[in-house]
Amino acid sequence: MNNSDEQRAQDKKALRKQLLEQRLHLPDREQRVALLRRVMRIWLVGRPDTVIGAYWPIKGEFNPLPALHRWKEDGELVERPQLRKIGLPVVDKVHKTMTFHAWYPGCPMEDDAYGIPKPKDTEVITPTLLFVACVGYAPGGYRLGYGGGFYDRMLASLNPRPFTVGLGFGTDFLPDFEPEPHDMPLDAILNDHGVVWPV
Ligand SMILES: Nc1nc2c(c(=O)[nH]1)N(C=O)[C@@H](CNc1ccc(C(=O)N[C@@H](CCC(=O)O)C(=O)O)cc1)CN2
Ligand SMILES: Nc1ncnc2c1ncn2[C@@H]1O[C@H](COP(=O)(O)OP(=O)(O)OP(=O)(O)O)[C@@H](O)[C@H]1O
Repeated sequence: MNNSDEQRAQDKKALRKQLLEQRLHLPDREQRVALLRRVMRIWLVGRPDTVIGAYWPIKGEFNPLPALHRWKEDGELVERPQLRKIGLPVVDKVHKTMTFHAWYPGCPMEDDAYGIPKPKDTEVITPTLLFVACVGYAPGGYRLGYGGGFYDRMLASLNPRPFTVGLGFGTDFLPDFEPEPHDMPLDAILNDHGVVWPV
C-alpha cells in the first residue's frame, strides 16, 4: 500500500467505528426499526422472488428477519400459494467466499468463523434477492461494510447476479463517500424514510 491508500484505509476504519458507535446508541431506534420494517414489507409486494437472502443482525444492525418471516407466510396466502425461502450467509474464512443456507424461525444455529450465528446443517439455497446490511451507504448505491469484501467478491463471481438491496438507518448516509474500484453498487437502498436509491 502506498501512503494515500494507507490514509484511505485509516479513514475507512475511523468512519466505520464512528458509524457503529452511533448505531448502537440511536435514541429513536425503535421507531426507526418499525418504520424500516414497514418500508421493507411494502417494497416486497409484487417482487417475483421466492428465495431471499438476508443476514443475522450483529452490532446494532437492523433485523430484517421479522419482515421476511411475514413475507414467507404471506406466500401461503396469495392466489397461487408459493413456497418461499429465507437464507442466511455462511462465510468461508479461508477462501473468503460466502454461500446462503436455509433459515426458519427456531432453526438450530451455530457460530461461524467470525462469531456470527449461522444455520446448522440446512440446505444451500440460491437467492434471487439479497438484503445486505450497511454500516454506511452513499450516493450511487455504494455501501460501506465491515471490511471483509464478502459481498463484493460474491457479486463479482455470480452470474446471474442476485438483486441487491441495502438496509440502513437514515443516520448511516454518507454523502461524501468515495467508492473504490472493487466496490459493487447495490441495486436499491431502503432506510426508515423509504426507498433512497435509486433516487
Ligand atoms: N449480520 C451480518 N452478517 C454478515 C455480514 C454482515 O455485514 N452482517 N457480512 C457481510 O459481509 C458477512 C460477514 N462479514 C464480515 C466482514 C468482516 C469481518 C471481519 O472480521 N473484519 C475485521 C476487520 C477487517 C478490516 O477492517 O480490514 C474485524 O472485524 O476484525 C467479519 C465478517 C456475512 N455475514
Ligand atoms: N472482487 C474482489 N476480488 C478480490 N478481492 C476483493 C474483491 N472485492 C473486494 N475485495 C477485497 O476485499 C477487501 C475489503 O473490501 P471493502 O473494504 O470494500 O469491504 P466492505 O465492502 O466494506 O466489507 P464487507 O462486504 O465484508 O462488509 C479489500 O481489501 C478488497 O481488496
